[in-house]
Amino acid sequence: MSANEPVTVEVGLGDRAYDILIGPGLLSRAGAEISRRLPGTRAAVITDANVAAAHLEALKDGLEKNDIQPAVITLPPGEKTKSFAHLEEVVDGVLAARLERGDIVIAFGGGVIGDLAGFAAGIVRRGMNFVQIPTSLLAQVDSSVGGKTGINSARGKNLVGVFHQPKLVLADTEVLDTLPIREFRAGYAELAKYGLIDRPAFFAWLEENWTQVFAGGPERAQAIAEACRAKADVVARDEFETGDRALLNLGHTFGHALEAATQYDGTRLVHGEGVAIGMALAHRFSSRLNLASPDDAARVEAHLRAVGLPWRMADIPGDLPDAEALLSFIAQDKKVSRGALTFILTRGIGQAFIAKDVPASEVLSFLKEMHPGQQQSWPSQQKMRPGQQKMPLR
Ligand SMILES: NC(=O)c1ccc[n+]([C@@H]2O[C@H](COP(=O)([O-])OP(=O)(O)OC[C@H]3O[C@@H](n4cnc5c(N)ncnc54)[C@H](O)[C@@H]3O)[C@@H](O)[C@H]2O)c1
Ligand SMILES: O=C(O)C(=O)C[C@@H](O)[C@H](O)[C@H](O)COP(=O)(O)O
Ligand SMILES: [Zn+2]
Repeated sequence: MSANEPVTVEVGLGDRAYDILIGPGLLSRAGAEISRRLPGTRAAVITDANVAAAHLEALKDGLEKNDIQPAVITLPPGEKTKSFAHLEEVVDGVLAARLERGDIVIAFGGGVIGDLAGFAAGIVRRGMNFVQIPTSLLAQVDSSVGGKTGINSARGKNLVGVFHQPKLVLADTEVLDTLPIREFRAGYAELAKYGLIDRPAFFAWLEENWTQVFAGGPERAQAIAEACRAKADVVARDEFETGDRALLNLGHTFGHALEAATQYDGTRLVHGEGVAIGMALAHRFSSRLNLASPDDAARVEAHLRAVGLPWRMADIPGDLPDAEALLSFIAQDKKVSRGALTFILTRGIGQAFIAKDVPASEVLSFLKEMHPGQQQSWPSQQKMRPGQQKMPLR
């Protein structure tokens, strides 16, 4: 296989199985790859202004080679675009182009565009064909795979949406060359997440090789493929998050609350940064509960700090709402069941697990201790013996 041949990872969902192609030059092959799987279809490309400026012409050329002349809908960049107003704009644009149910909505951008366009594809004409062409690191390692789509509410992240799988994912690694470094780092947090969930050797490899991943050598494509394989495995066995898939939420219970608490203001916090802080908090919380060693929490914090990611609430510019307000965002999390909080906690690096019925009082004490404006000591820590579990976890 030549260095330019894409790596293929399959998401094994039976008659809805699809390929993720990862490698350079895929924009120019987009028309061929799409036509092979969905012949004779028309398309709408949903993108944002940054991605359009850097890469839309290349994608259009790649599509036109196979006679696909797409309608193009270009939206403002940023998390606030995952809104009802922009959903309506996309739905209206797709209908105005008179696309049929069998035609294709193509998401061409980062996770914001993927989630929004995927949601539109899931509801227009009760479900159109959908193709993901992810352009951020975060979208290539995570959001373009697995079919979670949706928009945000002022009450919380991703609270409105549907599961709608793509027919194909084309991750052109060359487009990452124009991604701003802050966004690359944010995507790196989701990449490291796959090591922290259940691939300790991958996390150790990232600790050794992260500079090459940032520099864009073969390690970058290797890391993207590893994350896609990890995500594809989980999605194939638990598409609708009735069990294991919740592990992919490591760092998100805290992270999503911080994103909502900062009103999705990307100048303060973007999703991957929220996940970085959330993963550090999840490890620290696990150590506070005597589930994991404090050395593991310190190791995670050190790696996030080394790559230049924020890792504690104090790294978010500006004031945060207090711990009680953060807890009320956490109470809106989709993993809440019969009012009880669910967290992804850990027994160590690569040993994440789903903890149900986590007492809100423990979370609140922890948040108060970690909150930059509210610090107080952990109330019951002194009473615990090493190895003693603080609460029964299902
Ligand atoms: N559905 C899922 O499974 C899933 C998984 C993870 C994250 N998400 C969602 O993804 C979103 C975050 O995605 P994101 O980090 O990609 O954010 P994003 O879509 O906002 O993209 C980040 C920024 O980079 C710019 N950009 C993207 N590609 C570029 C390129 N190649 N060159 C130059 N600029 C480029 C965008 O315009 C934007 O300004 C969040 O809304 C999060 O909730 C969803
Ligand atoms: O695909 C999943 O499942 C994930 O949890 C991946 C996450 O990185 C992603 O941010 C997802 O959108 C969060 O899911 P949510 O159900 O908590 O909104
Ligand atoms: Zn995420």
